[in-house]
Amino acid sequence: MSDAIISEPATKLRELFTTILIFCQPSDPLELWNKFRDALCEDILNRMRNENQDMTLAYNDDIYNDGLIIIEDKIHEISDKSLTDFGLPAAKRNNSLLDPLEVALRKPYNLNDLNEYITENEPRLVNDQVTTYNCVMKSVSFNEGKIFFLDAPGGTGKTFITNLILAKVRSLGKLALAVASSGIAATLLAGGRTAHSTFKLPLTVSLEKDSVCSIRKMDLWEKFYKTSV
Ligand SMILES: Nc1ncnc2c1ncn2[C@@H]1O[C@H](COP(=O)(O)OP(=O)(O)OP(=O)(O)O)[C@@H](O)[C@H]1O
Repeated sequence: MSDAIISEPATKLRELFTTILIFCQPSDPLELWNKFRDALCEDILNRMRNENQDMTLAYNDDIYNDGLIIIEDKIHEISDKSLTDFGLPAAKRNNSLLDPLEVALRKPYNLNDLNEYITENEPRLVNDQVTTYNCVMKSVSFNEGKIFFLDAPGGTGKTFITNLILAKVRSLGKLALAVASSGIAATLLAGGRTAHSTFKLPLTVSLEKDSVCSIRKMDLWEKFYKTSV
């Protein structure tokens, strides 16, 4: 970590920290976190300074908490452990400065890139994919608000068509949120994120019958409902 902080950005340092936690059995993860938490959260501090137009803003518990949330999300991509399993402070997800949903919704997409992707891939759709694609796009275009469940054997193009739909919806200026149940699955989707991070789902969702996600009622959320499928 000492060597890495000289040259690596906070995003890479968090990846390294996660790898050390999971695969290297450090003797004192808490000491490691306390020693390097500033470097691990540097981008969060910079973002908060920019957002608040206050370059004197110092590291605080909320910034460290957001760093811990991102690290915990990374841990969940490759293991079922939590921060507390490593003796680290529990991340308080309801206190996060980062609103994952807002981050996902505000993600900018380049219209030229989207159109290029669509022009390249639309003609490649095979018959069944064309039918599915047209059905979904009709619902989007006419605001029908339908729900589709796409089920087909592995390797038959579900991800391919999903990415094309995401690109098409985004190219129309509408919002398309791509979430998956695991980090690895999320990386296959354009702009994909994990559902538990985006919707602040409790991690024990399958164990608690009354689980609810913790999303604030806010303008963006309403906007999302009004403008997308
Ligand atoms: N119409 C198509 N034209 C060209 N390549 C395609 C087409 N449909 C799918 N592919 C390619 O086939 C491969 C498998 O497709 P994809 O990953 O979308 O399948 P999947 O159904 O999502 O698989 P899995 O269920 O295993 O995740 C990918 O490399 C994808 O790019």
